Amino acid sequence: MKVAYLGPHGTFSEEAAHRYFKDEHIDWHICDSVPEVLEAVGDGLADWGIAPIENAIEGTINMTVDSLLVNDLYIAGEVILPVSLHLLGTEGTKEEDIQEVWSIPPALAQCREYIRSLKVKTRHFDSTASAAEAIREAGRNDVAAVASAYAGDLFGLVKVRRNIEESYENQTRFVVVTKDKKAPADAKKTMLQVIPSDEYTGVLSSILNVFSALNVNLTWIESRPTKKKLGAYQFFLEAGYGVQNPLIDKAVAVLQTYGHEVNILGSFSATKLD
Ligand SMILES: O=C(O)C(=O)C[C@]1(C(=O)O)C=C[C@@H](O)C=C1
Repeated sequence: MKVAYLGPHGTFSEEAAHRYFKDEHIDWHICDSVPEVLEAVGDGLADWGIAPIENAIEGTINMTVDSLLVNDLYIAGEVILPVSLHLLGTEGTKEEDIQEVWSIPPALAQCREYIRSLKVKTRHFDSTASAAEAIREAGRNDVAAVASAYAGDLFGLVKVRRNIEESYENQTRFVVVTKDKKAPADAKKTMLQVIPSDEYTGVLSSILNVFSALNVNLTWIESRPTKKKLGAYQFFLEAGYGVQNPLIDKAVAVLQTYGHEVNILGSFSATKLD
């Protein structure tokens, strides 16, 4: 079995992948960016992929949502991972000498207040670990990376400042995706994409009312542009039942009678890591 995740070694994605698929014999497919992970599964280079979709501080990771759709993937699992971020530099780096902080944008965003307090520039990388690796290679004392303690150890960096994220209960949710549109038997949630038939006043509330009328709890709601014109949105809704529950079929049928396009993007249960 081949599993794709965001590399290099030392990313949070690697930790999530190794802990989620721990009991299986895996051929790991390490990718350079989050969209590449989803593309690898879409193109059949890997059977499964794992990608971050939401963070407790920063919210939705849009590149994952968009790549899920482009590659026509199915969400068959979910992993919730605690995330602690540190400012990492080469030996002897002092906080007051730092001019630039490097990392993947969602990680920089989780530490926005701290980075603003440093009054430094930021530079975007494709992962926390690739930023940490670049700091080691640069061998400079005026730049630092935002990454995990594990990445710091791996690349021989020291913690210039610990736990710089904006919450002590920081977590990131990853989706486990595959091409095969089959829900696991124990699925407890279903992710739906709803593309409204038209833009009219109250369209979102009419969609949400379908779920409340059926007493189906929604655990996540996200709107994304349809990318067709400014102001035209599609909605991602996570319902609190697996797709095998007849209430999901009912909700989909009612939404379709209103003329909305509804796609089931996956059905899964959560794995919470500590
Ligand atoms: O760069 C990494 O280490 C990743 O696995 C990506 C990622 C993300 O994009 O959200 C995953 C978890 C953390 O929120 C920070 C970074």
